[in-house]
Amino acid sequence: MAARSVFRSGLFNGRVAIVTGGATGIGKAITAELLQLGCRVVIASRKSERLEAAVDELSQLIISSSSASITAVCCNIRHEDQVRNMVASTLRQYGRIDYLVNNGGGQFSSPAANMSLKGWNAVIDTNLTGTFLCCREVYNEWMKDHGGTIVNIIADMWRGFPGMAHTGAARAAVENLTKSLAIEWASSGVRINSIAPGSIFSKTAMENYKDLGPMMFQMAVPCIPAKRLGFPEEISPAVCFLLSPAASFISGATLKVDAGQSLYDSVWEIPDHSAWPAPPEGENVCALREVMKELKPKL
Ligand SMILES: CCCCC/C=C/C(=O)SCCNC(=O)CCNC(=O)[C@H](O)C(C)(C)COP(=O)(O)OP(=O)(O)OC[C@H]1O[C@@H](n2cnc3c(N)ncnc32)[C@H](O)[C@@H]1OP(=O)(O)O
Ligand SMILES: NC(=O)C1=CN([C@@H]2O[C@H](COP(=O)(O)OP(=O)(O)OC[C@H]3O[C@@H](n4cnc5c(N)ncnc54)[C@H](OP(=O)(O)O)[C@@H]3O)[C@@H](O)[C@H]2O)C=CC1
Repeated sequence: MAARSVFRSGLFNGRVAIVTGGATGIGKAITAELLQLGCRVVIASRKSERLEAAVDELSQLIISSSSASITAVCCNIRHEDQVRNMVASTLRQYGRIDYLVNNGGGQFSSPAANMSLKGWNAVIDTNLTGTFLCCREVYNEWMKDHGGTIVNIIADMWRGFPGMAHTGAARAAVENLTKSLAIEWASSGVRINSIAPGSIFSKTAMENYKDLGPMMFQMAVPCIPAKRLGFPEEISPAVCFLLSPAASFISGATLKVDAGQSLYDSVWEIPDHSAWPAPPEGENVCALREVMKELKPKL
């Protein structure tokens, strides 16, 4: 992990964060930056070998004078009992939870028509229900009485998410959940916001899509105004900003970190077709037919 935080060192001294999916990709960059800022970080995800490797690697970042520390807990956010255990064990270990970053999640690529119910449910349970369970548990067990800050990682689903309709639906729902909780939990001093990344490259993100992965990331580049992919270290500063006192008046918001990708092009191609319902007959349709007759020979 090469990048250094631009924030003041010690900004998060004495604070405790849970980062789901904190061992890989975007989550690993978030964890690294929080550690550099003095935070005590609990990373949580399903695969213990990934967690152990991240703890080994990221603990090297902690300088001896720092209050930072990193520990791991196995947790599948789809399972309520495991989410309960993640929160309870963090409170046992550190006695507080200041920050929750709901980053753990993902999906597979498939046209909606080919998705099985099991596949649909796996993605909804992970990204929507998992995020809800983590928010609710952290709130009920700590933030309700002590305040805190939550950041939810969502996705660029502003124009739908063709090819990943399940995750588009789940992330749009999380964006709305963010707004509801911002209001319901304001009186506890809880701020909650979302971050919507564009196409962010990491080895683990690419490998999730197996053989399709390299092509998917390559195909995204022309659709990004920056004409390059983003990197996890370009998401983590936005997360740290939203967690920090610099964002003390921001809640219920979504920050797009996508170099303008959501305003621009889509990789999804619609094949030429004549399946669309015909327009109502009338003078404008007739006029267009005449124009097209004149244009065609020139083409
Ligand atoms: C430029 C491209 C970038 C685009 C934007 C990128 C966004 C990103 O989010 S990149 C990050 C990618 N990382 C991940 O997605 C990591 C987490 N993902 C997963 O763990 C899986 O994708 C999951 C969410 C589907 C969960 O998998 P798993 O825990 O193994 O789930 P289950 O065994 O309970 O059920 C799986 C069920 O789902 C269907 N399915 C899974 N993979 C596929 C596939 N490749 N194609 C079709 N269907 C799939 C399937 O129904 C599975 O059930 P079984 O058939 O019984 O196995
Ligand atoms: N990369 C990109 O272009 C984009 C990514 N995102 C989102 O950002 C987040 C991080 O993705 P990224 O770093 O790119 O990819 P990664 O595949 O590296 O990260 C996904 C992380 O989520 C964890 N995770 C997945 N399912 C669960 C679960 N059920 N319970 C607990 N942890 C889980 C994984 O750990 P484990 O397998 O050990 O459980 C892994 O650490 C994800 O939500 C992703 O969908 C959004 C938009 C774009």
